[in-house]
Amino acid sequence: MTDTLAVTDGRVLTPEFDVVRADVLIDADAGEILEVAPDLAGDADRTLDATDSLVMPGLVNAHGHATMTLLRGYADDKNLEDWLQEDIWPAEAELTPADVGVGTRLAAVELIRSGTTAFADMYFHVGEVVEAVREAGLRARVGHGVVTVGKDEPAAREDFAESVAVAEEYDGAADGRVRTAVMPHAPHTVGTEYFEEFVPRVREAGVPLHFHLNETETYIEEIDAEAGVRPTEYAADLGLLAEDTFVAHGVHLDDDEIETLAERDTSVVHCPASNMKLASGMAPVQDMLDAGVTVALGTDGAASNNDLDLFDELRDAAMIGKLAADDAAAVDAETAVRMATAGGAEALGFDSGRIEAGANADLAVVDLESVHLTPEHDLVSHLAYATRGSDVRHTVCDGEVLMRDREVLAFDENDVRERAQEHAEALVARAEE
Ligand SMILES: CSC[C@H]1O[C@@H](n2cnc3c(O)ncnc32)[C@H](O)[C@@H]1O
Ligand SMILES: [Zn+2]
Repeated sequence: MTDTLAVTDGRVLTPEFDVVRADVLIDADAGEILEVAPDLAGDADRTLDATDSLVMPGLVNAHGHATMTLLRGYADDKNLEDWLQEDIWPAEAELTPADVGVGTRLAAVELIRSGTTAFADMYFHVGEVVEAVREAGLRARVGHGVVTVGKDEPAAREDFAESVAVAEEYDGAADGRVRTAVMPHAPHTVGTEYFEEFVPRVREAGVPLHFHLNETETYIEEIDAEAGVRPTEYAADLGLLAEDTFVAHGVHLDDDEIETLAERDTSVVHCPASNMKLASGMAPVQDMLDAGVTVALGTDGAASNNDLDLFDELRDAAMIGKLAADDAAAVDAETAVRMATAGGAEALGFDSGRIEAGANADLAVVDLESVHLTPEHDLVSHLAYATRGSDVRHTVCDGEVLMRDREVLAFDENDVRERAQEHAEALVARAEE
């Protein structure tokens, strides 16, 4: 017998961006939406009340490094290059697998609390990330981040080979909620010879690729000095750009590069808060959308954001999108919400991001009963410009309730916080020894 759940008495954001009064009937075993229609409570084994609430697709955080919650507030107010070299990489050199497990659990609680149901993760000790995702009930596309600069040849090859092996080992884990990608950190931190050796194998295996692209002018200059072209052309020549590739940042993209990304059907994950905090620049989001590029949203790591609340990102994307385009009509409310939901699902290759029969049952229920969401002229406007992660009341992923009435069910939140504090203190102490 199928176990069914009905999300009842709320208003539902449809794929067409209408808001309708309806219930959502879910096959909890298959993790799939069965029907969106009024009065479905009687058809379900269990119900989740959405009175005075908006039922929307779960948010998709399409670029990040979950463990970096442990480094939240450790080093701020620096540009990317100084921040990584002076603070972050020395600390990460001391990371243990246990740190990754603890940091990812802390991230998972934060994601669930703010209505995110799927995320991408580029980091180390991926087995620990997968275990935390499995326990949390979330959906994720994970991968081992490859950096070959500063390594001798055997170590560099081993690092890239590990990313491929990890992608093969964990794909389909956690009842299929975990998918994988090979994740070279960036064009300038991985040697050309390693891309040439491994990318054909990755392509043959049909595994997606994910990397940072054109985040700062400095990184673009490094590729230009080495290869005489801009990084997008360099990546295209190496076979890195394809439909299942998703790149992070894309801050400094010229028109030709945007055209190349559109032609190759490569998605770009916009990370507005990280780009602002590290003063990396303003991404040409409206230009990318106009060219037909799929744009998703990501927080990046919590150390450059400094939270994992994708509603913040939504608002930042709409605001800075207007500034970058010098046009208040650019990156409008609906566009921003689409980037955080359907755009992210498309970039990560998940059949989520829409509330419709047949889609994954990944959704967030937003409590509308608060001062900052009053009055109700336009709920899509509220999602883009006024909603906070803390307004999320229930979170459902793959048909399972992960948070009910603001209580995260998979973890003891105090225990997660206590362990995170201990591990973060010990990590920083080791780094500063
Ligand atoms: C090789 S695992 C991922 C690697 O990326 C680092 N990182 C975190 N934020 C950023 C960013 O904005 N740009 C580039 N790299 C970043 C992280 O610390 C890990 O070392
Ligand atoms: Zn990143």
